[in-house]
Amino acid sequence: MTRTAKLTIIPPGKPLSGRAMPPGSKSITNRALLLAGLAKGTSRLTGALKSDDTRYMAEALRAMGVAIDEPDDTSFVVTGTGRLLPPKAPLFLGNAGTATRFLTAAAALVDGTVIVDGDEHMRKRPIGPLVEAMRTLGIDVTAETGCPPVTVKGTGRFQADRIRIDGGLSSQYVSALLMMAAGGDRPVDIELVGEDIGALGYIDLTTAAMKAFGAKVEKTSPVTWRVEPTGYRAADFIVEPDASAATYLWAAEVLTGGAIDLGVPSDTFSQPDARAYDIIAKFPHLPAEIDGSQMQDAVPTLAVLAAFNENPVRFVGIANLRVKECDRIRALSTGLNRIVSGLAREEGDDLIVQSDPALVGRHLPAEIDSFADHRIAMSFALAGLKIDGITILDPDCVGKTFPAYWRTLAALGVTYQDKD
Ligand SMILES: O=C(O)C1=C[C@@H](OP(=O)(O)O)[C@@H](O)[C@H](O)C1
Ligand SMILES: C=C(OP(=O)(O)O)C(=O)O
Repeated sequence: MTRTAKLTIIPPGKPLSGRAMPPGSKSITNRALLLAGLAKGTSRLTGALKSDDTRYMAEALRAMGVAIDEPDDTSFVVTGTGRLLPPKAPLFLGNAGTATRFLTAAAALVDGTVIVDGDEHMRKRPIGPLVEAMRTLGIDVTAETGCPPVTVKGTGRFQADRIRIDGGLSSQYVSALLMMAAGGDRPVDIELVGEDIGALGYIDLTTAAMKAFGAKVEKTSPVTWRVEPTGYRAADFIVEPDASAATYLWAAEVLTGGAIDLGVPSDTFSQPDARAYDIIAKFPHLPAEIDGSQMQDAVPTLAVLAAFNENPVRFVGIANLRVKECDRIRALSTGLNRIVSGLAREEGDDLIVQSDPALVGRHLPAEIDSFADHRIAMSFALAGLKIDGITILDPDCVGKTFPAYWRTLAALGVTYQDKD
């Protein structure tokens, strides 16, 4: 299928109102797929996300002997044997951070060699701390560049019972180790060290999913979890809608003064990004400083919204946005400055958005580089709701987590001009 090169958003000129459902949660779908794949028996996942990231996870599990049926657009039926088999070829996981980190650790449970690889972006995303932590359990794992590809020679056995891990660059390392540990041969304590971890809420998502698939995991200190070697039990599992995807719809609602019914109340999400709702609801009086550390994937949404705010906003606690799908701090400052020079600046790892409510209704032609990052494309589309001339390059990159994004906005009344 040919990719659309550019999409220009026509400002709707009216409040966006109606029903618009976010898709299933990427984070929860990829946890549930892995845990179901590690379990013995058949699990049914409903409300799940079907997108690039979850397809990579499902394909990798199939390559390791897991049977996965897809009876409809939001379900996976996963049948595992309780053991993953060595795949015949390297696992290619695109730029899916969750799939890459989770499967690197899970590969230690395979009896044989697994090579975990991704695209050119993933090959720049650090995985060294996870590799080092796995080595302390005696696992044979190498990543020459500190990024994928990673080679894991697993046995399913560990030689120690304690891992110390610095989750400062990515909480996914911690989640990956926790999920791996229940499949091992002894209880393991996993302890966080170093800087405060971003988005502790993702660890809670992990332990909740593990428990749903029969694992025993207990928090024994504010920074330590003990995981028992229970393995996993097949389960029927409902995936909640994606909170990060919801942020675009919440922002579209406040920016246009509309009423968008997501079909799910903001306070029922268990994902960290749902915290962004209370901040978005304050628009056009967003706080002068927003700490993005516990809702990182919502920062692009909030930063574009901040451009239309009454006062400037400084985003702090966002250093690890530099090692996401792209350097998101740079991508945001570049895109905002392309709309109006001086609209944003970087100070170290903080992002300051200058904000200018008078942007509304102006004709400011700007081509926004998505940097192959779904969240950059989706958040700058919000600017196009209020400014005439916003063109998103590589709009298909939204397929990573929200393939129906452009259709969802269209159903609310947004129109586009395709340009190739
Ligand atoms: O555990 C998860 O599902 C995720 C954790 C976060 O990444 P980091 O832990 O790398 O910050 C988040 O940005 C990502 O989209 C999903
Ligand atoms: C950072 C993200 O994804 P991942 O790390 O799973 O690739 C994201 O979806 O914003």
